[in-house]
Formats: sequence, structure tokens, C-alpha cells
Amino acid sequence: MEQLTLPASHQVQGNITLPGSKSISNRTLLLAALSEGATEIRDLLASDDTSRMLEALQTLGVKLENFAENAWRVTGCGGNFPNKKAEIFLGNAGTAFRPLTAVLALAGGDYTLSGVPRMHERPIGDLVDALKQAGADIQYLANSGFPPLKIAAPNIDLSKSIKIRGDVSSQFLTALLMALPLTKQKATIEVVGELISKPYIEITLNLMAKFGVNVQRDGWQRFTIPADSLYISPKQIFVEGDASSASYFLAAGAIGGNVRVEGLGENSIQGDVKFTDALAIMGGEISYGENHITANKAAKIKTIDLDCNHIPDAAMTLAIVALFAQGTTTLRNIASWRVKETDRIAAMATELRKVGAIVEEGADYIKITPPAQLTPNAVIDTYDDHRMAMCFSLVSLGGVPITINDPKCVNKTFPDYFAQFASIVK
Ligand SMILES: O=C(O)C1=C[C@@H](OP(=O)(O)O)[C@@H](O)[C@H](O)C1
Ligand SMILES: C=C(OP(=O)(O)O)C(=O)O
Repeated sequence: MEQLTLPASHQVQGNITLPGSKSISNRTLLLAALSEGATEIRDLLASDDTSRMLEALQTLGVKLENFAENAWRVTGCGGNFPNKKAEIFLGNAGTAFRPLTAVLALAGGDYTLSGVPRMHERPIGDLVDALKQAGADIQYLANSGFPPLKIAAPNIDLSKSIKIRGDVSSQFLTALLMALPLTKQKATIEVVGELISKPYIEITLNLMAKFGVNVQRDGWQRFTIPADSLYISPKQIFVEGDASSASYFLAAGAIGGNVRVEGLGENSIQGDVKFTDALAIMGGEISYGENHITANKAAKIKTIDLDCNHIPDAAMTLAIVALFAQGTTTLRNIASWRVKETDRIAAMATELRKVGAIVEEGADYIKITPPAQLTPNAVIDTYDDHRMAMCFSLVSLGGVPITINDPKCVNKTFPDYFAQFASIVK
């Protein structure tokens, strides 16, 4: 297996141009494909997750042109995909798998959707249940409630509101919202119980509005898609820098110096930009511009006790910042970590213990108490989880060398992460 050893360091300094947001890139690609006319997408993320979405759209017959670096022209087909039969492989990209399930289930055609083995362990039952209420024909090809899926043409019926659970993943509601305009009928969605990761729904609604579909909403409980909704290309769209990817560099700045990330600013539509609030509570000196954020070294890193439901991805970075505080940090309301690229609560606990931390894990929380001295030369397993690899790179800033196993797992969202990280280490 490939390994990467990062040298001990204490200081960072530099500017990082962020890769495009995964969440915005994959939503924008799909919405552009569902629109009439061509859309030019600039600053698209180039990574495994977006490659899976691009391949899927190509398989469905959507015209795609990579006309400049990270710039794509998508010629939409108004939801009427030229290819009505396809086998589609979506890797481990939740932002491709969930929305494409909903879109293909309502678009009409015969499709199978599969992914890597871990994707086949990530739940999708709540989305399938909701789509079936709308008349979708979906079968589980292996285990009930999980991919792979077989989809056939639907018999659409939106006379009743569609009930959907949102306590396992917000991507199910996102998927339903993005797909329902294809029916051209009025559709009402009711969220049953708690909805997690709410800021991702804001990204979805914001981008749908940019493509001409304005969803009416009653808080987080009820969403109505008006009859005759139609996706209209905005012609050109720019993808913001990825706020979750920014978290590693901003944390590095707070721990060891001064780092500015470019491509993301105070008016970002991504919920993970609120990571900066948590970092500021932990002592980081943060300043914002329209298209950049800077983190300066904290006088002292402080512990935090935080409900992290609104920032599930960037919250992993806080678990590493906790190693630089004195005392116990508690990250709460993170049950969704258990059904992501790996069981992230278990993985984080196991690997944090390798660097000497005392860790308590519960069903939906993690408590981290750092050691007086970080253990040097730990060898970190990454569980095919890009965020495990990126998070643990920050341990090297505590003056200890660290080895990251399978560093290329960062390809999911940030292929040149380690080169960018090396560029700020002094
Ligand atoms: O909609 C999105 O773009 C995402 C939603 C979140 O998932 P959950 O809603 O499953 O928490 C997040 O973890 C994921 O990386 C991206
Ligand atoms: C949970 C993640 O990915 P996905 O979009 O596959 O859910 C993530 O990127 O942290």
C-alpha cells in the first residue's frame, strides 16, 4: 500500500486557491443536464466524485465539453435523457448517487445504479420509500434499503404529499427536490421527524433557483414545487471554492501561522463556511473578504463543546484541532458520521488514539482529550476516506512526523491536497 510520511513542523504560511465545491459542482452538473440549452460551468471540481457524475451524464447521452481548464459546457436535455437504458457506476459519490436515483426514477427508463462496496453499505431506503410514494418503480438488487438499485419507468402520482425522512442524510431530500420539477406537476414534500445537515438543503434550493425553479417552503417541514416548473439554464455559472476543503487550511493557520484560502468568502452558500465560527471559538483569528478567508494563529487553542449537525464534514477537522487544546473537546450530534465514507466516529477514535489522545465515542458524539505530548511517527489508516487523510495531515503541525496510509484516497474531492498542504508548511 502507498504511504506518505509528513515531516514534523510547527509553522505554516501561504495562500491556497481552493478546488471547486463538490456539493455545488455535482448539483450544477445535474441541473445543467436537466435544463433546456447550454450551461457553461467554470471552476468545476476535478475529482473522483465529479468524474462519476460526468461519466453518468455522458452515459445518459448528455453532451459535455471540457472547453477550458475546469470549465465544462453542458447541453441539457430538459430531463429527457437520450439513453433510456443504462448501467451506471457511481463510485462512492453520495452527491451523484442520491440525486441521480431520484432523477432517473422519475425521468422514465431502465437503469441500474451501483457503486463501490462501501456505497452498497450506505443507506438509501428513505429516499426509495419517498420516490415510491410518487409512483417510482425501484428494486433493490442486493440488500433491502441499500444500493445497487434497478429502476424502471414510473407511474407518477403526486396527488398526495410525499413524506420523507431526513434524519439519516439530507441528500435524500435534496434528491427529491431536484428531481420533482421533471414531472411538471405540483408536488409537496413533507419532512418526517428531524432533518439533519440542513445547510445542504439551502445549497440545493439556492442552485435550483439559479436554474429558474423556486421552491416554496414552510421552514424545514414542508416544501412545494409549483406546477409547470422548468429548469432554465443560467447560461454561465461559477462554482465556489469548497468550504469543507478549506477547513484543513484554515485549521492549519489557526494552529501554526497564517493561511489565506481563495475562492470562498463571507457570502458563501455552503454551510461548512460556518466551520470558521467554531475555529474562532477555539481561538483562531479569522478574517473574511468577498472571495477569501484568512486564519491566523490562535494565541492559545481552546476546547469546544459543540453541536456539529450543521457542519458534518468540517466537524472532522475540529476533532484534530482538539489535539492542540488542553482539556476535553466534545463534538455532538454527529450520528451521520457512521454512514459516510467509513464509520467516521469509530475511525476517528481509533486513529486519534494512535497519536496518544484519550477518546470516548458514543452513538452520536466523540470526546477527545489530547495527550501532553503527541506520539511521534504514528501510522494512520484512512479507510478510503479522503477526510481522514486530510484531517490527520494536520497532526504533523504538532511537531511530530506522521505517516498517512493510502494518501490517494483524497482523490474523492481533492486530488492535489498533499501538494497544496506541503506548499504552506515552513
Ligand atoms: O448534499 C451534499 O452535498 C452533502 C450533504 C452531507 O451529507 P448528509 O446530508 O448525508 O449529512 C455531506 O456530508 C456531504 O459531504 C455532502
Ligand atoms: C460525506 C461525504 O461524501 P458524500 O457526498 O459521498 O456523502 C464527504 O465528502 O464527506
